[in-house]
Amino acid sequence: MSAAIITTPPPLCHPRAVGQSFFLPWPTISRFASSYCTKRDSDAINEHYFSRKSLKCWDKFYKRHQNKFFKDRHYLEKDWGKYFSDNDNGAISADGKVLLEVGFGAGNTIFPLIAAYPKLFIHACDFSTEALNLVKSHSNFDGDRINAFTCDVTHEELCDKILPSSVDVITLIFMLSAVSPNKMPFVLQNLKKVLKPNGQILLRDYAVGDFAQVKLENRNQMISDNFYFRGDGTCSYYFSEDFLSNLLVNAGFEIVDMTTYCRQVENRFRNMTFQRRWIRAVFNKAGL
Ligand SMILES: C[S@@+](CC[C@H](N)C(=O)[O-])C[C@H]1O[C@@H](n2cnc3c(N)ncnc32)[C@H](O)[C@@H]1O
Repeated sequence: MSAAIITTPPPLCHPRAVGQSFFLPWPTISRFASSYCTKRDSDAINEHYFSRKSLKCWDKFYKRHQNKFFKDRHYLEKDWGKYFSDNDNGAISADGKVLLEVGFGAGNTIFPLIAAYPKLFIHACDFSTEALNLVKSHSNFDGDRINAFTCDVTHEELCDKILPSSVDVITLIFMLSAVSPNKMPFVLQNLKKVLKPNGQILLRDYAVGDFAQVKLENRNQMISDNFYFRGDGTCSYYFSEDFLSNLLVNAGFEIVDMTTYCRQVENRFRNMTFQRRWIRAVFNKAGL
């Protein structure tokens, strides 16, 4: 039997020590973990650190920007109106659709949809308590039509808050990119459990080649392939169509539609142009 080589792990390997060393920058802690621990331990440390740090950074983000950072997403009606409408196949049903908005932020997806579709009921979750406070104090918040709650979808079961197979449509609007790619398969299984058979996931998010990715790449802010941390500590993944389709198909979804689109944005003040790239996709829960 071969003797196992045991190197004394640094105090960092203790989960509590990970929490205490929160002030260390991400690349330092990540490199430290991978040099001193087994791959599995270092992955666990990185994930643990990531999810704690991510929550703190989003809380700070909303404390700082309140509801001033994102604009209301009125384009959702134009792009996906048929998925929100209760007027299915021309027959007007008595009940509206049930939607789940994951990572609701300041409510820029929720409030335009509630206004445009009077029968829509929205479950909405975010792991940030600051975001929850913003949404609940919004002048258009209606407790009879919006069930807003905190949930970290990378490790808390949505089924504990919403009935299984009860949701018609799930929106992921610039949300999945905020999650570590290692956790994305868990998140999708979590969503799948609350989605009705043949229910849809509607996703809009950052695509590879977006100018923000190029900027983060140039500043050495990469965590792993296509995954970066920003200056404020929040993170962002940039999706290719291949990555996104494999992820969703492996999780048991069918691709209904997927487009990457690109817009040239001009900054006249700085005399510069930027390439913005987004991916927009619809997935169907396959089978029963
Ligand atoms: C870019 S914002 C998107 C906001 C919103 N969907 C919209 O349309 O404006 C991403 C949101 O995802 C939330 N988030 C990130 N990771 C999360 C997680 N693991 N569980 C739940 N929410 C998360 C953040 O708090 C943040 O509010």
